[in-house]
Amino acid sequence: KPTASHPPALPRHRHRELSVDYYSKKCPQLESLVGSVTSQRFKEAPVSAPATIRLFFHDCFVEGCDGSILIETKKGGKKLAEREAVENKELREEGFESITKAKALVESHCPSRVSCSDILAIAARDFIHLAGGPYYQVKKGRWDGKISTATNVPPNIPRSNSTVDQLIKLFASKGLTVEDLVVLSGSHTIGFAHCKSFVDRLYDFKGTKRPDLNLNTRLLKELRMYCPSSGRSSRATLPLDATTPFAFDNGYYRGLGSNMGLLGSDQALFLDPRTKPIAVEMARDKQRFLKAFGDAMDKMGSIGVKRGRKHGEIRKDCRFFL
Ligand code: HEM
Ligand SMILES: [Ca+2]
Ligand SMILES: [Ca+2]
Repeated sequence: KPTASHPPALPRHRHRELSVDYYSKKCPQLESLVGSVTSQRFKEAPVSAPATIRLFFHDCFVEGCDGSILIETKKGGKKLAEREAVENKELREEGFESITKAKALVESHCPSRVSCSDILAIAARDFIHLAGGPYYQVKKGRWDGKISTATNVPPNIPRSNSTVDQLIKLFASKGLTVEDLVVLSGSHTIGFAHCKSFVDRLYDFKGTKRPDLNLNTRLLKELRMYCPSSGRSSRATLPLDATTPFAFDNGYYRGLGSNMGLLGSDQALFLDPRTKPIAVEMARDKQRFLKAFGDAMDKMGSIGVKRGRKHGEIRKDCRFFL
């Protein structure tokens, strides 16, 4: 029985816990409303899938999954919102548009009842599934945050030249394990990157004036054609998973096995003894990857969740605070 020295084993933040049926009374049609928008958008503009998944990642890692990434800087305002940070400059418009459309439809049925952060979590899951990835239940009950500041972004978003050590530390600071790091990086099985995100590997790796030796020589030749050494400003984008950039499969990990990782941070996962065994396992077993990915997204979607009026709000327009 509970005593002062043995308190009951209740979670300390039960009020912050998310649940699958959170909107069963407040907005029972929520998932089908969001689903109608995501399936439509996937047909019209398939890049909405990688765009929205990355948007969710960049939301959760800065101030938690609270829709802070969706806020627009006020016209003439001095304080820049997260969106304005360099780390967020390449977030595609298609992701923001998908959330704006879904929110508008949800507002017309369930006004002021559903947070933007929950809509983003559902839309990301939908797009993963539409692209061939796992379908997992999304837990809901997030409130939208009241803070969005560009200077909060750099310390919380990993860079394409981050070391495995830095990646492990950053993910650990969000409550994510080494396995979560490797599995969530599997998102790079779809989507594209600009030349500037990997051009150093093509011409001047770590100041050596030589390309990265851990880059497949055939891929290197091809990448150099699209990205000249002055490629920092090029608008060209290349697939993160050279084999199947639109299919949510384990092609990304199989690519790492033949030195085809596009970003330094991707290939590094296959070089470090702490992460390589996990990547090898994901390359070997597609079903295992898909299941692990759904579980890891659930964990990522719970980072820094807010509840209640002190720290949160339910926005009407995801781009502006109430
Ligand atoms: C592990 C550390 C990570 C690093 C260093 C990283 C870095 C990057 C970079 C540099 C790009 C290309 C940006 C550009 O040049 O346009 C990118 C794209 C992308 N990232 Fe990551 N990322 C990481 C983890 C993740 C995670 C955890 C997710 C999601 C759960 C994710 C989802 C995506 C997606 C879907 C794209 C493609 C976006 C598009 O095509 O619009 N990334 N990432
Ligand atoms: Ca956020
Ligand atoms: Ca793929």
